[in-house]
Amino acid sequence: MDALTVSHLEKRYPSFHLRDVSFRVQPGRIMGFIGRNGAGKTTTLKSILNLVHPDSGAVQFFGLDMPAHEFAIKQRTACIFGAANYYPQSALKTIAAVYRRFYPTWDEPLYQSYLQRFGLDPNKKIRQLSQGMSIKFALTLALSHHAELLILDEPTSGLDPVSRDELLHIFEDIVDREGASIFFSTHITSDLDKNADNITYIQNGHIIASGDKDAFVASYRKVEGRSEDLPPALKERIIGLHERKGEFSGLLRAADAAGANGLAVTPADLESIMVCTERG
Ligand SMILES: Nc1ncnc2c1ncn2[C@@H]1O[C@H](COP(=O)(O)OP(=O)(O)OP(=O)(O)O)[C@@H](O)[C@H]1O
Repeated sequence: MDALTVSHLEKRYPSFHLRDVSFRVQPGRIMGFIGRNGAGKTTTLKSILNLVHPDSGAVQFFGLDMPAHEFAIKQRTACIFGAANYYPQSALKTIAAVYRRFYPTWDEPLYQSYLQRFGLDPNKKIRQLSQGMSIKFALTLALSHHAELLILDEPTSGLDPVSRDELLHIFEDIVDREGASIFFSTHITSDLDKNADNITYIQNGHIIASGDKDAFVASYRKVEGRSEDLPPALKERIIGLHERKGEFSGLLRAADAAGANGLAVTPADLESIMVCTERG
């Protein structure tokens, strides 16, 4: 059974329309959610969680309909939208004492181990935390109740490279050890190159790809060379063509790469796919 199934979700704001959003997050998988600023990632995540009310569409967590089973779903799910900057005057231990009461599956030794791992002092107040530390505290809370699905909006932004790497290892550990699923948005595509199994790509409120990451990346090639060597028929097929000083670069669908004889054709990565796709 899918951890999350989203079908034909619609949400309309005066100047933005989330259109026919459908995708699924399979159990035990890490799904990355990518798209430009304003593409609709946060709106999608909030609509799924009923934090904003979608206009239409269906959302199921663990086979249970949302919002009919909202309470049961949220006990089995952990969400993070940015840093834990609520109640700035409260100590971390006070926030945790309130938070843990909502989750029968709260695991105090696990919570203590994450506090230690992230170097967080439970006696500190929220306002005394740096941006990165307050994200780590939000993660500590989210990771301590054995959630079956983690929904995280840009969890790695604001973390230093070492902490980011550590968090990605924690993600892998949770998925491998507990069979949980993780659905997280990010602009740091190299994080997804490292450990996402699946990818969902949203552009201007519409999902343009959702599925296996390796297959998605393998369906493109980077191509570059001298502009004079680029045959017109191939030029028409290049996605996100960039030309400067007689040289060009861009992206080709793998099926078109056979026609690129004499040009430098290399494997694509998520960043090059995103940049070239958005360039058009
Ligand atoms: N409450 C709201 N009322 C009106 N418009 C909104 C509201 N929330 C978001 N929007 C609009 O919806 C669009 C998508 O915003 P959203 O925050 O979902 O994008 P995003 O992909 O998460 O962007 P970013 O990567 O910058 O975080 C934007 O144009 C934004 O202005």
